[in-house]
Amino acid sequence: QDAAKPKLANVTILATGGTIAGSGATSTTTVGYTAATVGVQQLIKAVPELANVANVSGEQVFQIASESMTNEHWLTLAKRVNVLLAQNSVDGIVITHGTDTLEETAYFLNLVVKSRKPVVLVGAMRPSTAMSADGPINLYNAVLLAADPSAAGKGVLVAMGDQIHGARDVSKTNTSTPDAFKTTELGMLGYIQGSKPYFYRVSTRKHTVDSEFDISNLSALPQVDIVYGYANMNTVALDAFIAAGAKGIIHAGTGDGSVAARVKPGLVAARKGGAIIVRASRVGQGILARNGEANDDELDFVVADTLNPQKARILLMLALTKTNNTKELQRIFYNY
Ligand SMILES: NC(=O)C[C@H](N)C(=O)O
Repeated sequence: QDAAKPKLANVTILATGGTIAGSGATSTTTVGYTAATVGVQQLIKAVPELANVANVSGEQVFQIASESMTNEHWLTLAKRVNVLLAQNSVDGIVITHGTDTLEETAYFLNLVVKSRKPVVLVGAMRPSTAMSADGPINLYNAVLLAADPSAAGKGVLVAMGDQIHGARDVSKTNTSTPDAFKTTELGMLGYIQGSKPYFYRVSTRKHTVDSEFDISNLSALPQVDIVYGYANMNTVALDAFIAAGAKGIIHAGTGDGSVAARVKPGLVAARKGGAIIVRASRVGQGILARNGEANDDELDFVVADTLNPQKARILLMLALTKTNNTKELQRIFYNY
């Protein structure tokens, strides 16, 4: 070893499956491939350049397509991340993940990781066998980001397509193109160029070491479900979720979280029955105004602020482990 060279950071790659670990029949197979077939050691072996930016070790945590991710997977993964980051020998973590629910896992970890050390999620839109597969360069970028001190204390990060995104605000915005990950209006945090991360902004919202949520003693999360708003909306899904024991409902309403006249009585009844109702929007951008499209004070509803429905579900599940008080829950939605 060259004594003049700075010591490389120790980065652990936790592999969970997804298209980054997928394989197809031919080099032009970019749909209809099988996700989660390639193991973590193979992923590492495919990118020998990783050795230039970090001392990398790998662990296979799961091997699934991310549409099959569950609350239990999240609890297992988060506990493993916290155990590893508490060790002096681990400087950062990269999680390889399917892209479908990558933004959800990233936001969950953003709320429950108890460390300032970098945690970076990464996926791929093309399977490992495809021409111009995006997995190897994305993995390389994620590892160099997790190894870089500038990535510390910024919350959980997502490295996709030479860009750095924050867990709270990033979304998958395209079904299949390699540039699917965007932080549309609030903006990505930075770029990775020439093997270096460049940060330009950070989120103002609480995360990681400033978060009040602790999953270390949890083996399950409260049931929270999402009902989707649309013209001619059917009330059956809401009733079924409540009957199945939902403790919270995210109403992914139209526009500014508006509630159809035919749906409102069901939401009011669900709230009276003890379930927490969070108004969110299916639109994807913008603030959901309290007492705007519904009288939230009177109905005792909570609003999701700018969180999309799938992220509002995560925050409500964690918030419900602490309180059922709607004022407290609203404070939480305005702080995370
Ligand atoms: N691009 C992908 O990773 C999609 C895949 N269905 C997954 O989320 O696991």
